[in-house]
Amino acid sequence: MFLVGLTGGIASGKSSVLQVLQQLGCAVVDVDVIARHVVQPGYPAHRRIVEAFGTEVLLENGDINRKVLGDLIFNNPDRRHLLNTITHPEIRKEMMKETFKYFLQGYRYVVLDIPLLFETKKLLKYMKHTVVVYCDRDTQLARLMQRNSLNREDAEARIKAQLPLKEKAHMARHVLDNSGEWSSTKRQVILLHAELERSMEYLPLRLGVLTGLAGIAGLLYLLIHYLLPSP
Ligand SMILES: CC(C)(COP(=O)(O)OP(=O)(O)OC[C@H]1O[C@@H](n2cnc3c(N)ncnc32)[C@H](O)[C@@H]1O)[C@@H](O)C(=O)NCCC(=O)NCCS
Ligand SMILES: Nc1ncnc2c1ncn2[C@@H]1O[C@H](COP(=O)(O)OP(=O)(O)OP(=O)(O)O)[C@@H](O)[C@H]1O
Repeated sequence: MFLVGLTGGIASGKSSVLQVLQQLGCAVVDVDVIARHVVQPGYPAHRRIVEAFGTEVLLENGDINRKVLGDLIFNNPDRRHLLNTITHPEIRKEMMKETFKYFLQGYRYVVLDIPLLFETKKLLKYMKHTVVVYCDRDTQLARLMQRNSLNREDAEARIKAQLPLKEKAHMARHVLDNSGEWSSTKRQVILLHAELERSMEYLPLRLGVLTGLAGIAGLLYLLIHYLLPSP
C-alpha cells in the first residue's frame, strides 16, 4: 500500500478535492475531521487544552469554542505551537489507525488530507505522492473570508500561520490549480485519480521483477556454495 499526502493552504479547496476522490472510490483520511474528534470532552487533548488556555475556550456544553481558540492561536505563534504540541500526537495516532483499517480492507493506496504536511514535515517521508491544492492569494483570502465570516485582518492572520501556498506548490509532486471554476478543478482531480490508478498497475510488475531477482540470487548462491567444487 502507498500513501498520498494531499495538502494546500487554509480554504484552498482540500476538502472539496478530497470529497471528489472519495466519490471516485479512493480511501481517504481527513485530518481536520480527526482534529475535531480528538478534542471532544473526555479526550486527553481536551483536558490539556483547558489546562493550557483556560475555561474561556469552552462553550457552555463543554465543547471547545473553536472561534475563540482560533482567534487565540492564529495571532500568536507561541500559543499555536502549544496547541500543536497538545493535538498533533493525538491526531497522528488516529490517522495511523484509520490508515491501517484501510490497509486491512485491502486498499492499495490511501489519500490523507494533511493541512500542515509541509510545515511539520513529520509525515512527509511516508508519502509516495504529494498533492497541493493551490489557488491564488486573492481567491484564497476571499473564499476564507466568506466561508468563515472573517474580516480581512483575521483571514490574513490565518493565512500567515502557514507556509506560503506558492512555496508548497513548488515542493509538491502534483499541483491542482483551484483558482478558477470548480468544474476545471474537478477535471484535474479526475486526471490525478487516473494517474494514481495507473501507477498501481506497475506494482505487480515491480513485485514480479523483485521476486525474479531474488530467485536468481538464490540460485547463484546454491551454485557457488554447493555445486561448484571447492578450490
Ligand atoms: C484552531 C482551531 C480550533 C480552529 O478551528 P476551526 O474550526 O476554525 O478550523 P478548522 O479546524 O476547520 O481548520 C481549518 C484550517 O485551519 C488551518 N489550521 C488549523 N490548525 C492550524 C494550525 N495549528 N496552524 C496552522 N494552520 C492551522 C488548516 O488549514 C485547517 O485546514 C483548530 O483548527 C485546531 O484545533 N487546530 C489545531 C489542530 C491542527 O493543527 N489542525 C490542523 C491539521 S494538523
Ligand atoms: N473552485 C471553487 N470555486 C468557488 N468556490 C470554491 C472553489 N473551491 C472551493 N470553494 C469554496 O471555498 C471554500 C474553501 O474550500 P474547502 O473547504 O474545500 O477548502 P479547504 O482547503 O478544505 O479549507 P480548510 O482546510 O481551511 O477547512 C469552501 O467554501 C468551498 O465551497
